[in-house]
Amino acid sequence: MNNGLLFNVKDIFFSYDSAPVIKGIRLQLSRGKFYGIVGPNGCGKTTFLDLLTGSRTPQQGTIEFKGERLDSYPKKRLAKSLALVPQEYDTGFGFSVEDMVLMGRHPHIDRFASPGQEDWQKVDQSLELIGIDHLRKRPINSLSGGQKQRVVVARALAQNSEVLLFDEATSNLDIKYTLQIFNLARQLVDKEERTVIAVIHNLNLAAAYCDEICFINDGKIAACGPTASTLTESLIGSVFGVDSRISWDEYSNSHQISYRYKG
Ligand SMILES: Nc1ncnc2c1ncn2[C@@H]1O[C@H](COP(=O)(O)OP(=O)(O)OP(=O)(O)O)[C@@H](O)[C@H]1O
Repeated sequence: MNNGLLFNVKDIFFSYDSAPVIKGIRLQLSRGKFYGIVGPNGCGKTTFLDLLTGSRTPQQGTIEFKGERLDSYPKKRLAKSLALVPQEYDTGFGFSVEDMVLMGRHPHIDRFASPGQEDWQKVDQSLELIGIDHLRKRPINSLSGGQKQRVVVARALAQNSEVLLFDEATSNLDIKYTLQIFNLARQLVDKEERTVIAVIHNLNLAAAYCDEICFINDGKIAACGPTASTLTESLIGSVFGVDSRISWDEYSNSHQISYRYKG
């Protein structure tokens, strides 16, 4: 089929109303890579992830997933393949943590059937991996913002999909749990050849963890490619409007950026 090609995004345009938000994106994303999607507030990152998951459909252009058009892909098959950690999540009313994580198994459970042993195993594994097993019986609405976000990440892990899409999945987490999630994602890519596509505001995290970085600016791809060659001071300046210096950092074993506000 496609030597590792997962998403083939062909000249897509999308608008919510009359003003276009996605203005002609052409992009190919391959299996077994960690992609960072970066760009200024309101440039279209969440909209782009929604288009990749098929929850929105471009008005022009097409997206293919593994060689088939996304808009004709059977929804259940798609849900087995793609797990999203959204930027905003409805934690529902009266659900416990384990109910919420079990929702990640829904694509794998037949209609009218009950969850089986494998489903509960995946729930247990995900709770343990994220380190929230002790919270499993707690009502989700009684948790802190960061705890809720970790539950939503655990739900995505329980889905056991080949692609994980993170929309600022660590925005409420302290530095330890942020690194935990990024390390976990990196391991899924390295050991299981899964694919991670993550919207990330912190460019230093993107520099430390991503194989490739795609800059979106005003609904278009400003640049996309291997992290080391794509992340440049001039691109950061033109896309974000700040001054920066990039240097090699031995401690994190990655390029890291310092910034200056340009008033
Ligand atoms: N449901 C909606 N209806 C109308 N306009 C929308 C809707 N959702 C987003 N927009 C607009 O589309 C544009 C892109 O929004 P989007 O959420 O994709 O940006 P983003 O890059 O993810 O931003 P951020 O970094 O702030 O999360 C913005 O101008 C936003 O106001």
